[in-house]
Parts: sequence; structure tokens; C-alpha cells
Amino acid sequence: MSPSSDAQEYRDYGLESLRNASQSSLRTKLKIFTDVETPYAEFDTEDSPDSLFDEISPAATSSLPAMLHAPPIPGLFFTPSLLLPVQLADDVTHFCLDNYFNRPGVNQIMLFGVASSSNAGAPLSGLPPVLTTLLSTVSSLLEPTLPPEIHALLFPPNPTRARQAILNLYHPGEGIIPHVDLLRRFGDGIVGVSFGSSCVMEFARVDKAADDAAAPLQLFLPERSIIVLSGDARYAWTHGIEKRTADLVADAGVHRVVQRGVRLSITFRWLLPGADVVGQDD
Ligand SMILES: O=C(O)CCC(=O)C(=O)O
Ligand SMILES: [Fe+2]
Repeated sequence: MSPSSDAQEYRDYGLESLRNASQSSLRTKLKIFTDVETPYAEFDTEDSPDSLFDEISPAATSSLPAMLHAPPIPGLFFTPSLLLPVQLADDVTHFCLDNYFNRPGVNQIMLFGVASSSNAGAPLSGLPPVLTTLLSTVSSLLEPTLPPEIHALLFPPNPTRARQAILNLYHPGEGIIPHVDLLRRFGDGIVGVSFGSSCVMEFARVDKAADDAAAPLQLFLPERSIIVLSGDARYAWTHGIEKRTADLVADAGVHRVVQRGVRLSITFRWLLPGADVVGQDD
């Protein structure tokens, strides 16, 4: 599927109601544009399509158990056994909680890293060192499991685009409405890491008339796991997380209930040209 305008995106993917949901519950977002030369922070309480969180509405589990393995969605890559080292996951979690989620009500942070124009070979800079370490570890972990072109899409040797890291903090009972990441703002190749708690991510066809549009596919994301969305998984399927306090998982034929704890996710996305202008919110 080729990217279309955001207007169509809202119509087709239900993001209008997502916007409304976030308007009724303005949450404080801290938007930090990081750049080695000119770091600064901007507090932003405006609504934007990045505010996808739901209010707490605890429910039990869904009736359908989630899978432990990647559902057959082209461009979705997930290896359940591929986990970040515990020490790095702890370091990232503590750094983020201490530095970004240390004020009440903040549950979403956006950080931006840019390629250094003077040193094309340097890693993307501007992100805090713990996140550049995270990126390089994720790159090494994923390399043997991903098709080379997908690895190169996510981790090009000489990045030319700015990278956004969006940090989302979920308490049990919170979720994120099914959505396609903004088409005009973000490019192809998205990588997400879970910290602190597992959750179940649901995928649904954007095209409701498609043969496989019947029921959303549910994937269990353990803490420290890594998920990659590209191609159809990025453009032709929505992803979301149900507001639940626990998830039902099918594990070798046995159904398990997995309680949710506080989950931090870090999602890296490429900003499209022009989308890195400060304050531009579509
Ligand atoms: O929490 C997650 O893993 C998903 C976050 C997400 O989809 C987003 O911020 O667009
Ligand atoms: Fe998303």
C-alpha cells in the first residue's frame, strides 16, 4: 500500500476518534528535541495525533489468547527469544523513568536524534548515550534475524534522516488505540522495544474488506523483546494495545493469564523530510 494523506489516514484508520479521545484527556507530553549542538526542551500540552493513550479502564483479559510468535503479516519481524540483555534494559528503564517520567501525568516523551552533517559515518547523535547504546545493541541483535534490506532500512551505515524515539509509559489498564503511525511524518522501518512488562499488541487490517480482515491478530510482547514493523505491517495494518490489566496467552496449547505491570516502550521511527520542524504537528 502506498502512503496517502493524513486526512485519509484519519478517515480510514479511525484516527479522528483517536484525536477526540486524546482531546478529552489532555495529557502532558514532554517533547525534547535533542541535538548535540543545541539541546533544548519544549513542553507541549497541545493535542496531537501522537497522543494515543487511553484513560484507565481496567478490564480482565480478552477472550482470544495471544500468540507467542509473529503473526503472518508481511514486514512484521518478531523473534520471541530475542531479548535485550537484562542490564541494558534496566539501565534504559531507570534512565528514562528518572529523567523523563519524573513528573506526574507525563506518559509520553519524544526525543529526536540527527545525523551529524560534519561526520557522515558517526552514529546518529543527539539521543542520550543510553539510547544510542540501545540502538546499536538492537541493531546487533536483529542483524542475524532480519533480511539484510530490512536491517539496512532500520540501521543504515550513514543515516541521512532524523530519528525519533517515542517513549510511552503504560500503567496496567492503559493501552493505545489501533492506529497506523502517521504517514506524512514517519518513514518506513519502525522498531519498538518493551521494558518492564509484557503486553499484547493487536494488529488489524486497514482494508476491512481484505480476506484476512476478520479478527485482529494478537501478539504477546515480553519485556525486553523487540518488534519491527515495515512494509505492509507498517502501512496496511493497524497496531494497538487494548486497555487491560492482564493478557491471555496461548503457550504450547495452555492458556496463561499474564498480569501487566508498568510498561515502558521505546519506538524508533525515521522522520520524513520536513517533519523534523519544531512545533509542526500536522
Ligand atoms: O507501546 C508500544 O509498543 C507502541 C507505541 C506506538 O505504537 C506508538 O507510539 O505509535
Ligand atoms: Fe504506533
